[in-house]
Amino acid sequence: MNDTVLSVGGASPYDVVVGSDLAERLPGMLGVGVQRVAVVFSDALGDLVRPVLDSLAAAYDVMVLPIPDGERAKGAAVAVACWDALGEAGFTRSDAIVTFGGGATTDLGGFVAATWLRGVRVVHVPTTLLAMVDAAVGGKTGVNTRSGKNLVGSFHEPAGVLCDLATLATLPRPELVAGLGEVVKCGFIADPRILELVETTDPETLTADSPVLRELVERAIRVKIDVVVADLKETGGFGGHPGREVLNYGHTMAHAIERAENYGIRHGEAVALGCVYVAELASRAGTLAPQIVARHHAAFARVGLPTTYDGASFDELHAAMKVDKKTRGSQLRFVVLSDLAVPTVLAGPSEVDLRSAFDVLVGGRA
Ligand SMILES: NC(=O)c1ccc[n+]([C@@H]2O[C@H](COP(=O)([O-])OP(=O)(O)OC[C@H]3O[C@@H](n4cnc5c(N)ncnc54)[C@H](O)[C@@H]3O)[C@@H](O)[C@H]2O)c1
Ligand SMILES: O=C(O)C(=O)C[C@@H](O)[C@H](O)[C@H](O)COP(=O)(O)O
Ligand SMILES: [Zn+2]
Repeated sequence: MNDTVLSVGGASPYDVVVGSDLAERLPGMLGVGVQRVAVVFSDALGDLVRPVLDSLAAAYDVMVLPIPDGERAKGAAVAVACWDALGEAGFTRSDAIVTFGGGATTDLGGFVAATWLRGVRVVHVPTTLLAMVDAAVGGKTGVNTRSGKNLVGSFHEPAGVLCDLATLATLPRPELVAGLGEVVKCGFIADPRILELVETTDPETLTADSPVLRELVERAIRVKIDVVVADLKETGGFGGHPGREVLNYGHTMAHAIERAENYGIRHGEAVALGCVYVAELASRAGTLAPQIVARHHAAFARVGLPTTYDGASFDELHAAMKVDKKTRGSQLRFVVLSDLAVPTVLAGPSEVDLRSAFDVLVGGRA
């Protein structure tokens, strides 16, 4: 099947290519003048990185920057180790970084690219569903700190993104399902056709070679592109739309749960819980109709994601939510829906509503 090229406009335009066997496109995306390329990837991926290294070796001096797997990559110490390696190699502003892996790798590698010499070119080659539809696109990069998730970072747009669907063939099923969390999120905030596809497709058939999965990937990427082109740096929306904050739907609670679980829960799983939570919260605040709240529970559960949570206490999560980037002063702010694909911001919900929505998350829907 042909590759799909989705263009991201703005001051630094780039392409997101969706297809198969895309490694040969890398040199074209890196552009002219690059001599050295540092490839940031998790050791756990083993030989999967080989086609990327081979494609680069023909044209550049290639150095490898192996990093810890998963969320362990997203720490300041890993960034420091990468900066040291780049320094020792004499990496200059005409050199470039390629990231290969899931969202943790693209976030860390993107952050290193954003900060080394105040910014060098980066191309992302996401290898999880979640990184293809979300993390690799839009330029958000960052690391976690002891206080919470993604608290240090930068906006640094890639020079290109290669979503090679063939790489999903080796992705463990729970990781693919976690990626569907962000896809379903996009269905609720902007593209209800995504929900229809999810609701009418046997989730077991959503495999690397599935045309429906490909359509879901392309639709979710389009949602993200439309948002980041309008509000790259999350400075705000207009006409009542929350701007880029809309992509944070469900993330206030999701990030609190991830931190409380010491990152032992996948991001996409936490996003499913966070979206269910915020739908329940919106219903208590009077913005969302019960049938759309019910649709949240059903859609995430249908693809195999959790919709109930029995872990940290409300008080612990409430404290963690306060460091969310949408918070202003002591006021929590949530992206909520008033209808399908009609997002708005709910500022300062009552503690009664916050607790009562949490009770549903713990106890399940009656
Ligand atoms: N910057 C953004 O806009 C943005 C958006 C969404 C999520 N994120 C971040 O992304 C991270 C989550 O990303 P993720 O879900 O991709 O998890 P991940 O990066 O932790 O990867 C999950 C696991 O999949 C393995 N893996 C990756 N590709 C594989 C493949 N093709 N075959 C076999 N195994 C493979 C990895 O080694 C890892 O163990 C979180 O840190 C989240 O905060 C960032
Ligand atoms: O791209 C965005 O903007 C998002 O909010 C996408 C989220 O899915 C993603 O998890 C992001 O990393 C969260 O950003 P943060 O600003 O809350 O750290
Ligand atoms: Zn997310």
